[in-house]
Amino acid sequence: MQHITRLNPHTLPLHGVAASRNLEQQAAALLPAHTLMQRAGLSVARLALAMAPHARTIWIACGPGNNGGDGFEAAVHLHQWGKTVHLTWTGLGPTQAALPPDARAARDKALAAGVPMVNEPPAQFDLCIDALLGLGGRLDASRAGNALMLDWLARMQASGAPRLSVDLPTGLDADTGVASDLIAACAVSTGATAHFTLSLLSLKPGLFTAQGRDHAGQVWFDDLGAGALLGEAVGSSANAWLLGADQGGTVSKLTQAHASHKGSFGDVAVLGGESTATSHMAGAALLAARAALHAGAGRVYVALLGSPAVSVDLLQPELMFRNIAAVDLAHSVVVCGCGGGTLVAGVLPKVLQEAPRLLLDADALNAIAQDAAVQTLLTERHVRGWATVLTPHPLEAARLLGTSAASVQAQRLGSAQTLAERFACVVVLKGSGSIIAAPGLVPRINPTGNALLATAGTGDVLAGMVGAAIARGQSAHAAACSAVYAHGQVADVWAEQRGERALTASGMWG
Ligand SMILES: NC(=O)C1=CN([C@@H]2O[C@H](COP(=O)(O)OP(=O)(O)OC[C@H]3O[C@@H](n4cnc5c(N)ncnc54)[C@H](O)[C@@H]3O)[C@@H](O)[C@H]2O)[C@@H](O)CC1
Ligand SMILES: Nc1ncnc2c1ncn2[C@@H]1O[C@H](COP(=O)(O)OP(=O)(O)O)[C@@H](O)[C@H]1O
Ligand SMILES: [K+]
Repeated sequence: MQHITRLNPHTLPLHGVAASRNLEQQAAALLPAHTLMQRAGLSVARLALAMAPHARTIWIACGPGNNGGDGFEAAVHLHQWGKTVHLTWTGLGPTQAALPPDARAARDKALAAGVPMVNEPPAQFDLCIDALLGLGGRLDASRAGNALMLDWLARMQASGAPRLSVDLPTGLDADTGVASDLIAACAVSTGATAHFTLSLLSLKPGLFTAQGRDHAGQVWFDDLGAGALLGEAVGSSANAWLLGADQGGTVSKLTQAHASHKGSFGDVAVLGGESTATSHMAGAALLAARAALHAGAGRVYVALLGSPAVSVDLLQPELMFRNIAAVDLAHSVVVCGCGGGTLVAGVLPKVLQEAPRLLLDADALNAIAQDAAVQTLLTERHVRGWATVLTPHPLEAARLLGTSAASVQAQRLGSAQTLAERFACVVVLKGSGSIIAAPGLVPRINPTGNALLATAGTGDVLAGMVGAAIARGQSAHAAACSAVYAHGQVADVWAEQRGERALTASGMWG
């Protein structure tokens, strides 16, 4: 059994509902009947014991399908290990004639072993197990039996007892990470009651993006032997990959040749930070520029738009200020758009046609969304073999796609991939569980980062970090993956070392 932390050493394959069912069928065909569910139940029971070794009373809520079957199997073990187990069962679903065969066998086994099956959850329990719905479930208030499920989920939440969700938290979509409105109250806020999810056979993408992280809590994984049985089929059928520490960070400067010079680490030029009579956004460009410097770029230039009031950064005097006409677009990695305001639209055509390595953020993305001609210039870059990274947050992505932020969030993986294909770019769709997509590649999900990053300017910092990684020689895709991972890690280390103290964008280095 594997515990998936944000510092997971390996990049791991993720499988949505259809791909998971496919793996399950292939694995089941190679094993005696009921084996997978038996393994699943044992795994659930073991993790329950590890989570709450001193628990005496355990409530297991089982549903109408195979997820419930896993709960019945687990109940047998926990009962035999001397725990007081209370099993509650929803009964069959409204359209079901019988339990699926694996689950029926598991239920018969639990009854034969003498595990008490009760109508009411126990008044007090030390641990609860949610085996209501898994891959095949979709909560729906209008369906018979769902009121019971919701009542039980609410009791679990209200109890404050540790909770173990089998395969998925009931009500969370395995593909998208969208949680049913009906379980909004079940999200685990940071530091609250322990909540664990044991993903079985495959890891599901929905556990790691959108609302997934809030609902899943700490994720554990047991592949039930599928990796050993199916080998390469597991990786080749992945719908997404969860980034691990092995996804290739930037090479340390200390491992470079002694004869390196500042030119060896590449130039980054930040274009943005509009100043007008009424607003000054230079700070956004400075944040990106400083971040690029601290991420190891050799030289960093800043070209501010409008009538800038600054020509030196006194706290970071290494930054060089240039008029935009004096920026070497051809030989720098250009980071364009941070605080770019409306003026960035005026420089975009030139930048798109002259900068072979380009990152577009914030107002540059908004300008592209509004102008079909500029969109054509963007897609043409791919034909020239030029590298482009877009770093939208959900609203910017929605503008580019001509949809709403809610629609983007409802399909984060799909939205990022559509953007990547439409504009022939690498795309970082930001937010909890950032998605990195590229044309023809399986998308990546980033596990690092936390809500401390939800503060103005952290996106500018990310833009600078990606720019620096490209300047130091990584491909646009590798740079996006490594920088997004490292950016989130800063917030995770901050949380460990300084707890709730607010993180500021300019506090992300040093
Ligand atoms: N069959 C096997 O060998 C294995 C199955 N596994 C478990 O099986 C689960 C998938 O099983 P299922 O496909 O049966 O899916 P579920 O256990 O999620 O149950 C779906 C069943 O409930 C019904 N249903 C869906 N939504 C409902 C609702 N709102 N109200 C009432 N009934 C509803 C469906 O019609 C279906 O019959 C996995 O999540 C995992 O826990 C694992 O044990 C791995 C091995
Ligand atoms: N709750 C969160 N969990 C993880 N990462 C987050 C969270 N909130 C924000 N972030 C990250 O913080 C950064 C915010 O970027 P953005 O929305 O562009 O803000 P700004 O433009 O103010 O800098 C992104 O990298 C995003 O992924
Ligand atoms: K469940």
